Amino acid sequence: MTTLADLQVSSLGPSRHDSPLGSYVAGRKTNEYYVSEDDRVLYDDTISLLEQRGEPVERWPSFEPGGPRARIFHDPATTHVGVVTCGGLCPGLNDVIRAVTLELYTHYGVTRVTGFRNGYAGLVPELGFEPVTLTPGLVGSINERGGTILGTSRGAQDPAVIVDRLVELEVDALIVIGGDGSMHGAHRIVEEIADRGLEIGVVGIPKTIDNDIPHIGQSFGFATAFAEAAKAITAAHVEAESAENGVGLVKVMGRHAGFIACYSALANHDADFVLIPEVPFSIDGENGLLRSLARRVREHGSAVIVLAEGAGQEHVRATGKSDASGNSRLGDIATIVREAIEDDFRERGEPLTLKFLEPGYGIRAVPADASDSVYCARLAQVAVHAAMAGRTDMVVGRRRHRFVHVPIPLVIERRHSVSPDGDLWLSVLESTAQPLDMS
Ligand SMILES: Nc1ncnc2c1ncn2[C@@H]1O[C@H](COP(=O)(O)OP(=O)(O)OP(=O)(O)O)[C@@H](O)[C@H]1O
Ligand SMILES: O=P(O)(O)OC[C@H]1O[C@](O)(CO)[C@@H](O)[C@@H]1O
Repeated sequence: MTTLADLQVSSLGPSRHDSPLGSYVAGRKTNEYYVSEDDRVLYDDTISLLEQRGEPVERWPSFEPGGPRARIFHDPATTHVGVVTCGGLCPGLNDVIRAVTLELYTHYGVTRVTGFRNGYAGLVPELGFEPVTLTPGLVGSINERGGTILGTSRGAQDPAVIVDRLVELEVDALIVIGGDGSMHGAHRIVEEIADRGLEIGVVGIPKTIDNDIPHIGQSFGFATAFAEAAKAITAAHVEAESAENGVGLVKVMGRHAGFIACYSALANHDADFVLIPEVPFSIDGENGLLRSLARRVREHGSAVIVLAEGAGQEHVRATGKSDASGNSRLGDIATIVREAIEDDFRERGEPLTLKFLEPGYGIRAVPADASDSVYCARLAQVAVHAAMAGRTDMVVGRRRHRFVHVPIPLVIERRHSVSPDGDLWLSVLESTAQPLDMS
């Protein structure tokens, strides 16, 4: 059973230094920052539902608010902060690296900021990736390009070796920018640090274009990514409606969660069918994809299908393969769907013009749009405040316009996914707000 203790954000210890920001935030409540250490943001969705049900709200989890603290754990004069980006690319990675560096330099006066190259591999000396010294000059305009100046990687690394490296370089806080796998890795590092009784903090900034990390609101770069995917859907629509019996088939990323497919389809309303991992579908049968598509094409002359890469795995032979991080390599549902459509039209003697579009890596290699850039910068600032305050084993997120600290164990206990029934509140309640052991 989840206990209240499990839901608390961990700290390295009591604050022992005055924050350089203290004078302007101390005791003051601003729009974003609630500086009182024990002021907690109630988990709004859950609370609303509980209030409707007349249940007592005190029994339920709350998240600590993000923002600057009047007193901090690390001494800015000597603090050394490490930054690492892991997993797949996502728009905004460079914005985050830039904002972390600038926040440390300009607001805290921290001048020891090190970027580890190529993901967790950069923390393993024998692999030979020299760290990069991050300075305001170096990061000045990196936000104009997609990708990550630090590089990234998949693949397991030994947390003991990583902690040895942090100790060797006298790193006080490690900021991990990565997805659910990276946060599993971050938690392992925290455990290793705790076993050794060290005062090194680990703070995560969740990154996933799939938007599949729970409790954080929306992941940075997701909006940029689905806007790119929406362009492919528009193109598919234009192609399809310009041909006789035109069908546009657009495959987008989304291993376990169909958010990119859903949001890009909703962005321009050009899609007739959206197939996502969360909803199994039939290919044959009266209400299966083929009959439904035939009806749609007959009535409207064309149709567009948006397909998340993880959809319809029940129709695909499992590959039995996985990537370096252990993520399973999915079967090729797009080819199955495409061939089934072509066979069906041929068997019925109907003409078909099928165009297959796969925006693929194009949606995640682009720079963040303006809105995501701002979001990245603010998440990065909140992460720096948390790191300087000695927080550890937590990620930053935004709930209902407030930045919060979410314990890593909570974000790795399950994946965020599309709720086909639209019953977000109930899924939130069932998945996280279990009865608490208050003893
Ligand atoms: N269960 C785990 N325990 C420890 N480390 C892990 C675990 N899962 C993944 N990692 C490590 O985290 C790093 C990134 O993981 P992964 O490749 O799964 O990407 P991710 O962070 O999930 O991002 P994306 O959303 O792009 O897939 C890799 O170095 C991987 O070895
Ligand atoms: O080819 P790569 O870099 O392993 O990444 C592909 C995967 O990464 C993601 O973009 C994020 O997890 C998935 O949508 C996709 O399946």
